[in-house]
Amino acid sequence: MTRPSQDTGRAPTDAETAPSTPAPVVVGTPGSFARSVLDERHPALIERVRRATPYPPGHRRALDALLDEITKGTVEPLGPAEPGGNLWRDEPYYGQRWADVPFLWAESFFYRKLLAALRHFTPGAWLGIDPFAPFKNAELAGSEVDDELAALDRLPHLAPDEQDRTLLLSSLWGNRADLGFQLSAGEAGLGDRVQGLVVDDSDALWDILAAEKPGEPDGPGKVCLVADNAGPELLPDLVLAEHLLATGRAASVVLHLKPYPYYVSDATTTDTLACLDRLTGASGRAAAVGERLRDAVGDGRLILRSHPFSCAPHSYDRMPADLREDFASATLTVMKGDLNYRRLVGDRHWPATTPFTEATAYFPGPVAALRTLKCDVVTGLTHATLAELDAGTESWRTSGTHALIQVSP
Ligand SMILES: O=P(O)(O)OC[C@H]1O[C@](O)(CO)[C@@H](O)[C@@H]1O
Repeated sequence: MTRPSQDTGRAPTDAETAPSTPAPVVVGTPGSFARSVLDERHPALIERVRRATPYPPGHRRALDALLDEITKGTVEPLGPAEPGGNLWRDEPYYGQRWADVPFLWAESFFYRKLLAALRHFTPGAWLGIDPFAPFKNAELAGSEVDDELAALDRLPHLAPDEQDRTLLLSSLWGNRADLGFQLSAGEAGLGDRVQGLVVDDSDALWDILAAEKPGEPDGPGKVCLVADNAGPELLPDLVLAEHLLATGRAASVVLHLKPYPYYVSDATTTDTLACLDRLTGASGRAAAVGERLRDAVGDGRLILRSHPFSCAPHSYDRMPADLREDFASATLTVMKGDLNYRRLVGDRHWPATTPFTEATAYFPGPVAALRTLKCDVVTGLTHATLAELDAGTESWRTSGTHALIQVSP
């Protein structure tokens, strides 16, 4: 029922009743970041995928058709025989130009169509094959990972609060390990990390996770860690999870993974098991951490969960009841990475000084975002920080050189 305004007795206008949420980011015109993802990143990715695996002619033709559609055509639904295609049947964007649909939806649907082209869900020889596995495997085997794992041996020499900070920052900056993003960076590689964070709520994060809290005799609770990329990001996420368990900050950790390959390097259960192998196959402290993580999976303190909504083209404000319940019952939910950030605050044109707590007010429990900045969306900046960033390098929002830790308690 429309209530009359208290001041005037008239019915409020749409603008007065509308929530103060800004418009969603659409793919838009050439020159925008979103458009560059569709025009440049996705075609380049199709080419990389095609070269990485010897796909048969039918698969290759399907890749050609997808490339044609995203560059010249309109959004076409999945084929009628596509397994699971019913989940996408009622979307409102079919027949529209890719440029005219919401960015978050367009990216998600692109990845779903890529998997359909490669028969990922179709019973047969290619069922379940991860088209991104060659890239993920190469990255996980790399010598940079050796160095990161060896660095764990230095951890015990640090004071406890420095250990906390080191592992938190390692998980945060691990978010640069995103193969889709690296495709755009090209041969120039990733720019140097900027010292300092654009927002650093890490004290609030540790307060929420404090092992012993007055008035809470039940001890530590559950932490939900919503993973982002596999390999060099997931490894420090797992090390952080083990640290939370070992230091009594968490009785259990629920690691939310993707149920199927997504956004090039997003972590699945297969990727998690590969990381555990990489840890236990190392030496020193990394191997010991790997063994403890294996034990934690075995005794139910580290729970691997892959909810279908993790690959949905929607913000978390539309999450289903069972996922909401999981987050609601956690001491803290930690959202890793850029895409989770977009889905957490909503992929919208937020003024950058909108409080993070306001954009995430719907979230059912305490939530933290650990993210390097790789898209236009950001909230929670002070006016001074925003002015300073805008006065500096043009691409601070998208270059992955800046990072933040935000908490809504
Ligand atoms: O792996 P992340 O941190 O979620 O980043 C995903 C990347 O893909 C994008 O969604 C664009 O393709 C950006 O938001 C970001 O660069």
